[in-house]
Amino acid sequence: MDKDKPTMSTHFVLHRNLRSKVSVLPRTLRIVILGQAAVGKTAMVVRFITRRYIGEYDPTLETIYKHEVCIAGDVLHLEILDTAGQDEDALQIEEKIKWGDCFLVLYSVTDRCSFNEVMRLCFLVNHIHASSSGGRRGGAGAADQPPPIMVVANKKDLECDRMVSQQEGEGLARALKLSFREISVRDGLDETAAVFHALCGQIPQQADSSSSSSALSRRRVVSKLIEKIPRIPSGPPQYPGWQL
Ligand SMILES: Nc1nc2c(ncn2[C@@H]2O[C@H](COP(=O)(O)OP(=O)(O)OP(=O)(O)O)[C@@H](O)[C@H]2O)c(=O)[nH]1
Repeated sequence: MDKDKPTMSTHFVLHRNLRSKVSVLPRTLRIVILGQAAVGKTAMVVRFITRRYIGEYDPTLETIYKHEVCIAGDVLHLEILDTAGQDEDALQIEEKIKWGDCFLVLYSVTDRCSFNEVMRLCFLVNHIHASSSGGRRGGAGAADQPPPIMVVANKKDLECDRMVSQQEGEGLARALKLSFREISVRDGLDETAAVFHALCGQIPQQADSSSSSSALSRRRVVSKLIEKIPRIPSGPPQYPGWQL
C-alpha cells in the first residue's frame, strides 16, 4: 500500500484489489449525526471522510455526504446526514430520524446544554423508530430492534473549558444502554474514524437495511424532504479554513 497516498485511513479505504476479494454485495448504510449547534458534527464528518479538520465555524445547512468503506471484508456505502444543530420543527427532525439506519448523538464536553440534549435525542430516535416499524412484534430481523446509537463526547482537547466529565458521559450512556466515546475531532483522526467504524460494526450482518420493508416504507414517506438536501459525492469538497 502506498503510505504517501492521501487516504483517510488504512482501515477504511476501499482499494481495487480488496474490492475483488469481497464476496457480498455492497450495502447502503444511512448514518444521521444529531446534536446541538457547534458541537462539531460537520467537523467530525469531514475529518472522517477527508482527514482534514475544519477550524472555522459555519452553521450547517443539511448535507448528505457519501462515502465507501470496507469493514471486516464487508463493503458499505455510507450516506451520512449532517443535520443542522439550529432549532428545527419536530416534523423535520422526525423525517430525518426515519431516514436513518443508525445514529451518532454528539455533545461537546465544553457545553453542558449540549450534554443535556443527548437524552432527549436518544429517546426521540428510539420512539420514532419503534413507531415507524408499525408496532410489529415477533418479526425477525433488525427492523424490530432499536437502531444502533452511539453517544459521542467531542472537544476533549479543551480541558480548561470542560463542563462535562468523562464519567458523566459514560454514566449517561450506560443508563441508556448505548455505547460511548470521548474524542477530539481536532486532535484525533484515528479516534474520529474509530467512531464510525464502531457504529458500522453494530449493524447486524444479515440485515440489508436499505431494502427491509420497514426501511422502504419509512423512506417513501421522507423521500420528498430528503431530496431537497444537497449531496456531496465522494472526494473532498474544498472549503476555506480547512487545515491538515
Ligand atoms: N477545540 C476543538 N474545536 C472543535 C472540535 N471539533 C469541532 N470544533 C470546532 O467547533 C466549531 C463548531 O464545529 P462544527 O463542526 O461547525 O459544529 P456543528 O455541530 O456542525 O454545528 P452546526 O452546523 O451549527 O450544527 C468549529 O469552530 C470547529 O472548528 C474539537 O475536537 N476541538
